[in-house]
Amino acid sequence: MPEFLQEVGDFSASSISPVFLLSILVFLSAAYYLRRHPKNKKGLRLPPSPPRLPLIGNLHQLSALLTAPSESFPGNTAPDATSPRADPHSRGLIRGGGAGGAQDPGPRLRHQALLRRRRRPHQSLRNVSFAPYGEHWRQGKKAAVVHLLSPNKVQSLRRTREEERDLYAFSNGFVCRVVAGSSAAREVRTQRFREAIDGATALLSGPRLEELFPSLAWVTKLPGADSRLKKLAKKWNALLDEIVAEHERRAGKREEAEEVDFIDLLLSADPADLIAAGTDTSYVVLEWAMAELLKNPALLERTQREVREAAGGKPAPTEDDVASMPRLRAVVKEVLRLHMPAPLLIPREAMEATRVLGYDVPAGTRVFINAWAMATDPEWWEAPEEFRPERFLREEKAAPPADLRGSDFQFLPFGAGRRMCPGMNFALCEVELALASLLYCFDWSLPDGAAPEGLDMAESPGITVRRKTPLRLIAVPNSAVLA
Ligand code: HEM
Repeated sequence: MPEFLQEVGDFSASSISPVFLLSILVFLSAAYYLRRHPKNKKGLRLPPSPPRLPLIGNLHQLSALLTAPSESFPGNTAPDATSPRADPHSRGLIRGGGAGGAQDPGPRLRHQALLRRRRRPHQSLRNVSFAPYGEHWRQGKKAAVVHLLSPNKVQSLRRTREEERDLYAFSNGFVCRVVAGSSAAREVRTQRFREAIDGATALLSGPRLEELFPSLAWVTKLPGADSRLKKLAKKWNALLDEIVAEHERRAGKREEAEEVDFIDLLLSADPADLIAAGTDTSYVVLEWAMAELLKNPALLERTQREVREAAGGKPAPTEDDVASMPRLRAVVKEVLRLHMPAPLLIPREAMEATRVLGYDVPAGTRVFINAWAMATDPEWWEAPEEFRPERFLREEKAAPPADLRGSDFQFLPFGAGRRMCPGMNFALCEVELALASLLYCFDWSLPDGAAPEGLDMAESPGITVRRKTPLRLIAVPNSAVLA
């Protein structure tokens, strides 16, 4: 044994006492545990977060969220620890300042976070989707559900749906028409609505500075800081004022058979919310469905055959025909799973302090529910990254079809609980009919003879996840029906 070691002590194996060994083991386990489950200054055990740097914490990871939220939220091609698509099990917590934001790390966290703490954090927004829990939200949602989105009302709108067909124009035209009347769906207005919706989507995508760093809230109050919001509000107000004025002019002169729309029922309500909530989401589903089908010619052929057989001979499919198109409906479900339009749902806020999976979630924490992670969790889904509509067909025994109505937490494209999407029935009828019509009336191919496998499937993240590059397709009328 070298001399210098002997000076410190004899560490040969025979001289180490079991008590000493045990103490080291206990110390190392405690250090490991505390590193994985750290307690903050208030003694709270917060959920795990991506690695933090001294002094600046997670600020360096947040810069992308604040400057280009649409690129740093879901769908990163190079996922990092803050991306909901990084790894279904290790999605972390983003701790900025103040309460910060917690991201649901997976299906196990769901109950408490999703169902019990349900206030939305956008205190300044007064529409249904972002309104905080309370009387204003309750009235708005009740009005939408009773007058527009109940199963009976959705059924009664089938003629209107069958009259309005064509991707974005379809979802926007249809929603505008039932919410605000047929004049709102005129082509020029559709374009103006699209601009207003795009503006709102950009503004609402990603977190806001004051929510991540409450101590910096004063920055947002500086003159000019909300100029984008003001411009957008002006656009919406101009559009809605015109529509409301038309309704007021028409009031009393209505023919009995004339369509009664949502504004007729609720002149005082805010239809902008429903038009925005109902247009982008449905359009995104249709665009992804067409992209996935074009990428997989065998699936396109099978689905198209089913649609054409079910609606055989008619000028266009009806909703009764769609009921006998299980494959087409499975395609829509699979799009809702793999290309979930709102992968983080709409953020919630913990109304009171709570504990989830052994972690403390302080009151006021902004919680993102990572529904996309649950829908692609290999624990629940076989080959989750593959587009396989068959998984929703009855004959596939391996994976029993998950219900999308908010009770199966591995599949929540419309959310769950009290703040669940009230437009689900409306959207499913609309999207299935539009997709069936596209496949029935046209033959589809990629431009310039492009290879299907080369079709770009990159996403452009935001509050709704659209395609990064718009889908360009060649449509040839189906001679059998359009002759
Ligand atoms: C495929 C189409 C659609 C999808 C995927 C979708 C998805 C969602 C999701 C994920 C939420 C948040 C739920 C939560 O946080 O738990 C939501 C909320 C909402 N959606 Fe939809 N939606 C669609 C179509 C529609 C349509 C057509 C309408 C109305 C015409 C609509 C109106 C609303 C409203 C008003 C809310 C807010 C509900 C609340 O906060 O209480 N949605 N939607």
